[in-house]
Amino acid sequence: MTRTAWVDASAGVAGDMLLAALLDAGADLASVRSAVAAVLPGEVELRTEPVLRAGQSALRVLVGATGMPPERTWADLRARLVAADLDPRVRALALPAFELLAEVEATVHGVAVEQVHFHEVGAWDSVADLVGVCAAVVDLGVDRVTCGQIGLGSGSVRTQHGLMAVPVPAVLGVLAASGLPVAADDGLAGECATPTGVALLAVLVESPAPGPVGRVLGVGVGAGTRDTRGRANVTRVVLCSPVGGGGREGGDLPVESLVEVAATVDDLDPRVWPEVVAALLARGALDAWTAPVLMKKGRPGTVVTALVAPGDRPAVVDVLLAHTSTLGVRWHEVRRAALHRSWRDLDVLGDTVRVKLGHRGGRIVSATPELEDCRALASRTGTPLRVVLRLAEAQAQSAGWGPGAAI
Ligand SMILES: O=C([S-])c1cc(C(=O)S)c[n+]([C@@H]2O[C@H](COP(=O)(O)O)[C@@H](O)[C@H]2O)c1
Ligand code: NI
Repeated sequence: MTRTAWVDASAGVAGDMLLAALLDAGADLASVRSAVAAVLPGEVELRTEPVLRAGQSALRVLVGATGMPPERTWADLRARLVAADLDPRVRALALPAFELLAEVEATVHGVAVEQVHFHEVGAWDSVADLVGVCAAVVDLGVDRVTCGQIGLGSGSVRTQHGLMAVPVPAVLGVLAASGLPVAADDGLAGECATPTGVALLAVLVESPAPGPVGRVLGVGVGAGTRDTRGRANVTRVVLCSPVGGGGREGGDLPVESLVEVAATVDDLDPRVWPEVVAALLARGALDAWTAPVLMKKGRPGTVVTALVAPGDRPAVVDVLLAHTSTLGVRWHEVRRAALHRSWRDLDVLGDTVRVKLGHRGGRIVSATPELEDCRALASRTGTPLRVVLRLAEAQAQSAGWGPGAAI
């Protein structure tokens, strides 16, 4: 399925901000870690933490170096990237991004590109961010990236070459080489776009776009290091699928892209399954269920499946790995057409019971009293649940919410 990502870099972009935004949008942290480890084996640790930026929730990526990185030339780093056990699609994005940075640094500092030193192409954490972003884009299955105007910032920043005016020379070099759109007067203070951030956009972005186009599948918000007041220091990524066939895919019904995450298990104490399903729902699954299967050698087993929005997949994978005995989890994308839904309140036996209406084309298709409300009412009044349910259904009909009624 075609999937696009629109990058909102209006408040700036750095390698770690873009990586955090992609992870927040649902990229798999384990896949990102393994790509980074393929290039920097045992040398960096990558973790994430939820933070607030000007009151907005965002994800932050923290890269820790496990030792003192040796200084390397671009030629050394390129050899590393070529030899690394990387997905070829990740390598195909990472190499040109580093190459662009190396060429720009060579021009700025007046040295041969092969001799550009590693600290000039970016420190260890920038390498991790850059490889991580490429791995995250591949993991998300994004096949087209667009971006809006980039906020560059203003003032100056201290680098190992002394104080540099913002935008720093390497950022300007990347912008000149790529034609990326920048904001005319972004009103931002400090360095908001870094060389690594813009080099990544230069390689990833196919065309500029003022906003996301299509159906929004997920949003990721990546935090910058500073928490500036009044404007969130974040890069955002909006994942979209195209509105195919003029929106007729689901007829008049909205169609969503969701993910089914599943595992097949034959050695879990069966008394645990209700907790597993509850944990999946608690971590964002829209629905979760188990089904009995007969596995190899005639062993009885269970398939547990969770239906999730793409951004909630990593959390649900974690639940399956932690709460069941499975060694692996699989997933695939599914399309869901759903009735429009709305809620009404109904007075039943002196209590409020919520009724979920399913409707289509302005007509009610179904009216379902909320089971939890009926259960609470049944226990409070001592009435059998089946009686409360029948009563609520009948009252919903009398309230004019029967099938075919206008909503
Ligand atoms: O170290 C060098 S040579 C250096 C050069 C430049 C130029 O613009 S040239 C800029 N910087 C600054 O380093 C940090 C890190 O940038 P990343 O892209 O690696 O995140 C940033 O403040 C740059 O402006 C360093
Ligand atoms: Ni430099």
